[in-house]
Formats: sequence, C-alpha cells, structure tokens
Amino acid sequence: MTLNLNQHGAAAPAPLRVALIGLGAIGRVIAQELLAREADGVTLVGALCQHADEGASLNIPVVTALAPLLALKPDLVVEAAGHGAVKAYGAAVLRSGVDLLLVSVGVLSDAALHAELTEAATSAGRQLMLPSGALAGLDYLQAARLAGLSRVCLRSRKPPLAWRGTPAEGLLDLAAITVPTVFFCGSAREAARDYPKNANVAATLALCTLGMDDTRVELIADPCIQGNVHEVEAVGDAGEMRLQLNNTASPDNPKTSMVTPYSVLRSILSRRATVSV
Ligand SMILES: NC(=O)C1=CN([C@@H]2O[C@H](COP(=O)(O)OP(=O)(O)OC[C@H]3O[C@@H](n4cnc5c(N)ncnc54)[C@H](OP(=O)(O)O)[C@@H]3O)[C@@H](O)[C@H]2O)C=CC1
Ligand SMILES: O=C([O-])CC(=O)C(=O)O
Repeated sequence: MTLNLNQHGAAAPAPLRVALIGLGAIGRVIAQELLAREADGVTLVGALCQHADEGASLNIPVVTALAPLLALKPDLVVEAAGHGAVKAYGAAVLRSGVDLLLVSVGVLSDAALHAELTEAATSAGRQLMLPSGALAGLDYLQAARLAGLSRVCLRSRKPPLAWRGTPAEGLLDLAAITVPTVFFCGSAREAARDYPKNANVAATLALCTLGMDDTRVELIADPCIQGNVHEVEAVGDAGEMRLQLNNTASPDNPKTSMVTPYSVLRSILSRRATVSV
C-alpha cells in the first residue's frame, strides 16, 4: 500500500482520478486546466469521445466506449457532451460505483431519466453533482428556498447566432431581427427540454428553487449584445434577488458561456480542497 505524505508527514488523500465525456468547447478547457493542475490533487485519466483522434493534442488516453473509460478507474466522471451522452452513459457510470458530474443539467427535465439517475446514485452510494455552470447565486437561492420562495424567473439573452439550430429558427428570422425579441415564455422544464444546448441553466435554477414546472423562463434573441446575458429574479420571505450576468461567450461555441468549464473545474477542485467554500 502506498501512502502519500504531505509536508507535515500527515497522510494526504490519493489524487482524485477524473475522466471526461466530451472534448468540445467545455471539455477541452477542463482537460487543459486539469493537466496543468496535477499538483492540486487531481489527475485526468482519459476521455470518452465520438472519434478516437479528438484528444491527440492533449496527449491523454481517448476511448470511444464507456467500458474502456471505466477501466481507467476514475473516481469521478465529468460529462460535458450533451443530453444524448447523459442518456447513453449516466446511469451506467453511477451503477459502476463512480460519481458523476453533469454539465448538461437540462436533461433532468426528463422526469423518468431524473428518477433513474437518482435511483442509480442512491443504490450505488455515489453522488450526482451539478455545477453552477453559466449561472451564479445558487447558494443564496437554496438558502432562500428553505425560508420560502414565491416566484423565480430566468431571462436568458443571447445573440441571434447562438440560437441557430434551435426551434427559435422556426419562430423568427434570426438573421433579420434588429431589436431584442422574446421567442419563448414557459416553464424551466420546457425550456431545458426544447433548447438542450442553450437552456441548461434553466434546469439548474429550477432544481435549486421552485422546481421544473414552477420556475419561469424567457428566452430572447438580442442583436445588441455580444455574449450571453442571464437575469434571475427571485422573491420570497427572505427578500428579493435581482442578478444579472453578462457572460463572455466561449471562443469555440457561441451558445456556451466561457465561465462554464471553470465552474466545473471549481467543483472538481473543491473535492480535494482543505478549506471548501
Ligand atoms: N450547465 C450549464 O451552465 C451549461 C451546460 N452546457 C451543456 O454542455 C454541453 C457541452 O457544451 P459545449 O462543450 O459547449 O458543446 P460542444 O458542442 O462544443 O462540445 C460537445 C462535445 O461532445 C461531443 N459529444 C457529443 N455526444 C457525445 C457522446 N455521446 N459521447 C462522447 N462525446 C460526445 C461532441 O462531439 P461531436 O462534435 O463529434 O458531436 C463535442 O465534441 C451542451 O450540449 C450543454 O448541454 C452548455 C453550457 C452551459
Ligand atoms: O452557457 C450559457 O450561457 C447557458 C447555456 O448555454 C446553457 O445553459 O445551456
């Protein structure tokens, strides 16, 4: 048995072994940051991608199926690939005895899948982790929920090109709009389900507050902005919250806020932090 000793001679925990699913705009930044931070007690053991050549520049093992990913003996699998990947692999990861961090939180708008993942985590004694992602203020909102919340609303604005390839294309002429245009008003469940690459934050907010059906969402195509703007309004017994985030977009994906992979990184590093906030 090998014991890692810190500078005071105390036993240090073994490095946390992390595996990724997806090496796109989010996954690649997480991978680069983890590779640069071996000293922080975290080791990137490999990634699951659709194509074996995707990780070539990162010099990490890349596999194209779940079994060889789990054979790398991760302690934590981080999904950064999309709703389809969670449906394909999520429950199996947990059932194999490995914790799972989901970036594609919006997939939990599917109540049956939510129940399946929760059951898999419970029966295996593992944790399903959800990062704050492109959002903020969730600590306050979860405390306010305990005190009693009555209304929660998210307004997400993105430039027209960020809504390409979504149902917004059938509702308005994205190339022609000249003023901010609301094209969706509904529940967090509907937003997360119908805009799987754009409205994961709606699900995250809902899970921390009033739930998928009572958390309200507006989606807006805004030709006057560069990045992604998320506004949260919450009202309850503990007071009112008004929060506006003006997020820089990822240089590799205009739908995704640049802060998202760093939020995941924070969640990962906090598992090995001596002082955790
Ligand atoms: N929680 C939050 O705040 C946020 C969550 N998200 C979520 O994160 C996801 C990833 O975002 P982002 O990195 O910007 O997207 P990208 O499209 O840049 O990257 C996704 C990557 O995952 C790969 N991929 C897709 N399906 C699979 C699969 N089954 N197995 C392995 N790899 C797969 C894609 O490969 P290929 O291109 O070959 O299909 C692509 O390389 C989004 O789809 C969204 O669900 C995004 C932003 C914020
Ligand atoms: O990154 C963002 O700003 C939000 C996003 O795409 C999502 O929640 O899916």
